[in-house]
Amino acid sequence: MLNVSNLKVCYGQSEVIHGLDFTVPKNETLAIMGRNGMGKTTLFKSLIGILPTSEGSISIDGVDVTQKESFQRVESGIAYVPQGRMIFPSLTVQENIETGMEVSKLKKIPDDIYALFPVLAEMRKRKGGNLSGGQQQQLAIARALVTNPKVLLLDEPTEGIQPSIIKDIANVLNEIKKLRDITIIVSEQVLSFTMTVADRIIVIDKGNFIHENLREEVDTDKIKAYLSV
Ligand SMILES: Nc1ncnc2c1ncn2[C@@H]1O[C@H](COP(=O)(O)OP(=O)(O)OP(=O)(O)O)[C@@H](O)[C@H]1O
Repeated sequence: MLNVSNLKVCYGQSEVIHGLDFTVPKNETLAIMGRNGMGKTTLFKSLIGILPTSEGSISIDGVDVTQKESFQRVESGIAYVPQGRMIFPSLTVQENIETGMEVSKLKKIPDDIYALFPVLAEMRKRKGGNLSGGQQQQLAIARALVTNPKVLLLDEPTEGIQPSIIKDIANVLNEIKKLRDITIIVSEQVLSFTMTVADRIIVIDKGNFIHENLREEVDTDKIKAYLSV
């Protein structure tokens, strides 16, 4: 589980995340939704330790990671699928996945990874750069999963992906949740997607949380209004 308390993040003198508090328990999928520029990527980068926090704390399963480097946070159980996927284009699919395995000390890519992503098994010898956007997204998720995360962060996983494949990504996230004891946090702008994966939806606006609801209680018109203003 992830616990974030009074998190503030700045670029120079400019504060972009203004003291966020939230807890995401095990076996919950949380969607953080907001328009472009509202702070989703900044929040995720600070959770994984790419950006420093200027105030507040982040803990994973009760372990405070606020002062830790990114690689130490990964060891503590947080994994990150960045916006734009950022797979290694000149490495093969298999090599891309193996880059995630140093942390978990796995010797071989576990069968359950290829069971989740059969297309990656078929393409294991292909270069990452030759995959479609949806396949690269699956590869980025596979690479994150082999670190055996307790908390999986995905920054706008549907961006630039065609609708039929968006459904596949949703199915995969739901399957991961079923198979593992995991906390999933996804940042998104696509409400139809979050309504199929999230247990809870929070809306972020200019670095503040302005709305929160359980999926079954969500007023979709209200969220759409927040996303389109
Ligand atoms: N490197 C940077 N230096 C200064 N300001 C930045 C930097 N990166 C982002 N910002 C600002 O921080 C705010 C939040 O941006 P952020 O990228 O986190 O938003 P986002 O919700 O992830 O949007 P998007 O969907 O476009 O990625 C914006 O006002 C943006 O201009």
